[in-house]
Amino acid sequence: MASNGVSGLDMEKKSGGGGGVEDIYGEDSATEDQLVTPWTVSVASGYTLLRDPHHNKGLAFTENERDAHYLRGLLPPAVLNQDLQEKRLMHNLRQYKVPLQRYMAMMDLQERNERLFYKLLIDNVEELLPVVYTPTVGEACQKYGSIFRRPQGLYISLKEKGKILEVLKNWPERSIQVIVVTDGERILGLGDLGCQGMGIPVGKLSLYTALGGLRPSACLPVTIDVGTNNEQLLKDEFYIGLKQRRATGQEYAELLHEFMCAVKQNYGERVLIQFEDFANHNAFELLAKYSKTHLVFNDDIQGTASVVLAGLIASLKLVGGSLAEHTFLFLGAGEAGTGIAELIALEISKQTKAPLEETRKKIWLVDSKGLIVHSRMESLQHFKKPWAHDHEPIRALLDAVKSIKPTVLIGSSGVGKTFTKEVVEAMTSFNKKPLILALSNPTSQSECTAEEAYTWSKGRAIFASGSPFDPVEYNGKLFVPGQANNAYIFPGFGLGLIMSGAIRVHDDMLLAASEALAAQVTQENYDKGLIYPPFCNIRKISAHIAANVAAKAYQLGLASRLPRPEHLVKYAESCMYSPVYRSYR
Ligand SMILES: NC(=O)C1=CN([C@@H]2O[C@H](COP(=O)(O)OP(=O)(O)OC[C@H]3O[C@@H](n4cnc5c(N)ncnc54)[C@H](OP(=O)(O)O)[C@@H]3O)[C@@H](O)[C@H]2O)C=CC1
Ligand SMILES: CC(=O)C(=O)O
Ligand SMILES: [Mg+2]
Repeated sequence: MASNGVSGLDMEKKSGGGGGVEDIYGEDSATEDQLVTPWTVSVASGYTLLRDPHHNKGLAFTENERDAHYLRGLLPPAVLNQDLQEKRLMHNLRQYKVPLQRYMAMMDLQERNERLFYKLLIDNVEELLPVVYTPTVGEACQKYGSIFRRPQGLYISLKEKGKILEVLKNWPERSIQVIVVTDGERILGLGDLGCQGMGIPVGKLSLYTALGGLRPSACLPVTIDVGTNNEQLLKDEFYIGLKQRRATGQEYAELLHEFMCAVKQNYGERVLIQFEDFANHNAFELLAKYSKTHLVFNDDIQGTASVVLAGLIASLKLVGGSLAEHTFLFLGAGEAGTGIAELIALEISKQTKAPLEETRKKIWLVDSKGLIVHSRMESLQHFKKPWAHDHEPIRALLDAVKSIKPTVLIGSSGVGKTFTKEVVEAMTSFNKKPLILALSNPTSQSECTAEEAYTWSKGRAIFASGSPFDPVEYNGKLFVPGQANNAYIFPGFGLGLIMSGAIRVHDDMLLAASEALAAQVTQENYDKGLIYPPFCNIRKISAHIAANVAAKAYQLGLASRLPRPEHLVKYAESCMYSPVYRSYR
């Protein structure tokens, strides 16, 4: 039995609802349900224990543990503690110069020794986030067919139609609290990567654990494979997905519906389903449809909105004025662009008591056909219609910038190098401190680089980007760009939903998350030009976000876990998974 085990957030067990058969580690108790699944809970020891990533400690097994668990001779004699293992692995990782090699080394570690993987990620978050997340995860998805070794999540394809509930039961963990699901059609700004999009749910869920403290065993990555329209992948002999064009219409909707129903039936109604990197022609509809019946959250629409709003609230300390006094221009009017626009309008509406239709008027969007204006109304997709204001048609971003004169320019187009020198110079010509956010991922798709933003604005821009950039020295001054990425929000947001037992997501929770994140920016951060706090404090930040989200859930009557804990921040912290090894008797 584990002697020092804190197994992270497991409300069912804490509230006495779990029970069942315990394995030797006292951690992953089997529920009655498990006893009828087609596999058994193994009480691993010896060689099997070393092959079990949830319990393996490698050279950190103590002498007593080596005796008690038949490990003698299977390990070299040295005993290393976890800190030394971490030091050794970080040293090894730094030897790899190619980012994808680092990614693969981290994935190997995750499959070999889960606690050590999370200890590395938590302790070295700023260094390792670009490895397990954007930008490297983008390249990993592009090459997933070649680097695939072992399944890291569930693949649900058209072949599984009618059997999705059975497929869910094949996953070895039962107490799932968060699912991140993609259909691979819009992976970052890299387009349709089909089944190879699996790298995204896997990466997002490792952040749920490292940044938000959810137990790894409570997280389930899922890729729905309905085919791909990526010609290159269809021709690729190593492609791991269905080699057919994407199913659409009723066939698509039925598979998604079966999945959503099966999830609820198998895991209950408080499991959080995060939609990730769906194309916008499905994303808005799925969110609208299932937000009435399930606990669903679209990270690209809602998480991105919340993180950008937080940055904007924080930036007011640097650029002055209230949100309502600013003018916003977006390049890109899809999930991210319109999601952010709507949350800004909602926040201004709450602040000023003006109706949403009014507050939307200071927010302008440009799509691939130019500025969204009233004369285009007929042909616009439904999510763009609220942004069709009265203005003459404008085709080019630069002309839109010159005409609208925004104080804030936000890139959410997925197209790199679109914030040109002329665009940044125009922003600088009528703003003392232009706020420029290049949100598109990965780095290759960023609308401009940090260096370009600072150089072209002569050091006046406040800049943040979706993928990280190194600090830039300009005219003898060091500029530190922030990372405007939904990774700040979704881990804490999810924790808040789960710890309160929320049954639905509400827009006010997104605003609550933004306020919590903005409040974490310190004077020291502002002095460096940052509008986000550094990721090295992310667990504390996530606890504050979780507390604000949970408080809102209780206030709105959407929380099912009663009574409400008195100190929500402390409670959130106490729920967080610790990667520190446990001792085995
Ligand atoms: N930093 C972060 O946290 C996040 C970043 N993102 C990034 O944002 C990007 C977009 O994602 P998302 O909104 O979901 O994608 P969508 O496909 O939903 O939207 C893309 C939008 O960009 C427009 N667009 C495409 N090319 C151009 C162009 N050359 N000029 C002007 N507009 C163009 C499209 O126009 P049209 O509608 O006419 O086709 C569309 O409106 C991706 O790179 C993604 O990685 C997304 C979520 C979070
Ligand atoms: C960050 C993210 O969710 C995206 O680029 O899609
Ligand atoms: Mg995404």
